[in-house]
Amino acid sequence: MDTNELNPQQLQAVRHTEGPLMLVAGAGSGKTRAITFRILHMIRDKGIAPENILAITFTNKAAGEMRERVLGQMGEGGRAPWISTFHSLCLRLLRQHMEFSGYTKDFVIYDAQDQLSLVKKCMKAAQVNEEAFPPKTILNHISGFKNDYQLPEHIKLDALPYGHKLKAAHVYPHYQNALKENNALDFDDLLMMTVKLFKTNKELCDHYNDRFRYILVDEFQDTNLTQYHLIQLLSRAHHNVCVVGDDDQSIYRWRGANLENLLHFEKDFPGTTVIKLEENYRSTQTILNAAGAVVRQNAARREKNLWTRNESGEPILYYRAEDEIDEARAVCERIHQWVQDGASLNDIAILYRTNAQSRVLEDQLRHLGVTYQVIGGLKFYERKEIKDILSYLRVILNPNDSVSLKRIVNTPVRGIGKTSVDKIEAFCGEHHLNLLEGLRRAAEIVGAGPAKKIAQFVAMMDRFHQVAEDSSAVDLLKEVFEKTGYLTALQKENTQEAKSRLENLNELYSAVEQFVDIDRKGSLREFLDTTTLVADLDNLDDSRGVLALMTLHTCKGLEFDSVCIIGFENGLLPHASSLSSNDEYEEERRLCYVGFTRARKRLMVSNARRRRIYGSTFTYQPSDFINAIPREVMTMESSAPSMTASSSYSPSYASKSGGDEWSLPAGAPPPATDTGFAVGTKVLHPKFGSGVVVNREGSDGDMKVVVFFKGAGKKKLAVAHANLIVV
Ligand SMILES: Nc1ncnc2c1ncn2[C@@H]1O[C@H](COP(=O)(O)OP(=O)(O)OP(=O)(O)O)[C@@H](O)[C@H]1O
Ligand SMILES: [Mg+2]
Repeated sequence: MDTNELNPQQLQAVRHTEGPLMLVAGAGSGKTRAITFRILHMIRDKGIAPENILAITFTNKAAGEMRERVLGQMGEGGRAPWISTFHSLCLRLLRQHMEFSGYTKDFVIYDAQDQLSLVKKCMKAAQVNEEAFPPKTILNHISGFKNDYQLPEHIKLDALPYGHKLKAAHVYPHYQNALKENNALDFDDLLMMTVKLFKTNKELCDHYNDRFRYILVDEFQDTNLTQYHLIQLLSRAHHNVCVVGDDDQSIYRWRGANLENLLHFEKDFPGTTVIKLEENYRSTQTILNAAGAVVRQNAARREKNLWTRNESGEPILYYRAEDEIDEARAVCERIHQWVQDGASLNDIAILYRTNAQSRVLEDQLRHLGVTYQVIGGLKFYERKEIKDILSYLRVILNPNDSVSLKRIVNTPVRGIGKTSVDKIEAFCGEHHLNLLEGLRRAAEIVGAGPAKKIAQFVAMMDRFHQVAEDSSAVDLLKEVFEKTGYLTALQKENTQEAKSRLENLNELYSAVEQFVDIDRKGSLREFLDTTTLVADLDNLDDSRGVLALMTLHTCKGLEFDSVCIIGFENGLLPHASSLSSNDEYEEERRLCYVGFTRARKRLMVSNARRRRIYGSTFTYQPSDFINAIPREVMTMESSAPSMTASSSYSPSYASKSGGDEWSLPAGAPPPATDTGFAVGTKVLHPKFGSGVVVNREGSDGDMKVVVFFKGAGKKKLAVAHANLIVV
């Protein structure tokens, strides 16, 4: 290891291998680098066996990079330690030790779609009305329980007030039972079940304590309570835990991340050494000033002094667009210009708050012929045709998986109607059978016509099962493609969409082929595991020379020379859903901080005066976050005021700098317009509580506003009668 590559604080962290260690530091200060070197130091200089080291990263991509880096430095024959995400770690552990709790090793992992169909069924059983309590909300609460390590038996129903959470608590035990009947786990279960396993099986826990003597966790600020328990359980014998994080970058509270873990660590791990890193190696001083100015407005944070030796660099470019098309055009033109000046597309990213914002950008990029890649959105393995085929594979492997079975029993269409399936499901409920067992007894339950078709389907599934036993995953996939009639059905359709589905299935075929090729032992089950753990970022291919588009949540831990962030409007960033909660509003600031600090050299921010969302046009105020940026580090450009949404092309940078919108002092709230209740205005309603105006129509006495209330959703109100208070 070349110690010149580390500063004294990083070196201290690297050399401190025994006992608990916490590295808290701002963005780009070399935290990830420090833990990578720490692993190397332990193996090469201290002679610690790689098997005794466990490193946890936030994404599979980050894990892959860390592993490459470590192996690259170790030379021939070097063995890598376990470096993985929490989810991959838990999956691996559960596959080895799951049988004790009534599951078999072939359990499947349910994704969001599968969970939704299962929870709907359970809501019926628990008599919770879907209209009043949306299944997705119920699932969110169940996920919340799991992230807080609350098993169904831990929940005290009397302690919960009436509402969604209470209803979710009613559904939760049904849902867990149903998962078990299907021999399935959901994503959060991977963590919760592992913790449960270690809590109930001391011997096993001791075994892994002995094995993982050194534990390192990157992005610790975004761990949830269950993950925290897991770290505690695995380190109780030796206490050699090194956690690395930045409280300003905690952006997954909505998924159960618990910033408190950073605060509790010192208490729970007595004798913790705390090291701070203050030098930023990534960004220009200008970018750091802007990022700091935004996040410093948060009340709940530790003050940090982040500085850099890097030059002050280019000012931040703020583009105020007429509408979202003009905004996309300006951003894409600027990127085009950077590339012409010698920048590589690989080193540029466009970030946004919500996935839906990518569409307009994509249109522009295609128009300009720029190659780009959208990270996230609908993932490959979530596409309909892929899920259909994977569902076949899952059922072949795990006949208890009734959710997948129900999906494919009549896909492609083979004359097995919903009524028949409903009858069989009811029969299964009475006789405690899984759906496949029920289908086998179809002749007792439904008429002769459907029974015959069902018998053919069951016979086909049995044959597949045999193929799976006798041949490779590739052969099995071929059989499924052909014998189910799936390919033929798509070929007959002969539409553009069907063609693209066929291409995707080809891609799936290659994926299985590659998998079997790389990992000769690779079984079907392992392939299915990899498909469930694919995260958004895993598809980002740095080597291809493409521009990356992704949400602010996805960009964590990455860096690019140039970054453009669009949609800086109150209601979008900060997002409308955060405006009535201080905690959530602060999280939006951190999201902005994470976005800014991805940039090494150049940062462009933009917003639009008008924006079409769900078919209606909204007018927006510039984001409070833009107002927080010191004016001296920013230059503003703006579209020609006369330009309209439908106007043909006119130069985007028509009017430069100094417009009326510049009259605000830094940090001041956006101006109230003369008519009041502009979009983005925060209001209070006597019944619905706090909310934010998302649309306005009419004027004076007839004015109506659409307000998004955190608790009550969207409401259209007549201003004259609604008793709204501007806050
Ligand atoms: N001591 C150092 N000398 C030179 N460059 C460094 C040093 N430490 C880190 N860097 C570089 O600074 C950049 C940021 O480092 P790194 O990604 O480790 O920071 P981080 O604190 O993990 O950032 P984030 O908070 O975004 O996760 C990287 O390009 C890294 O190679
Ligand atoms: Mg990092």
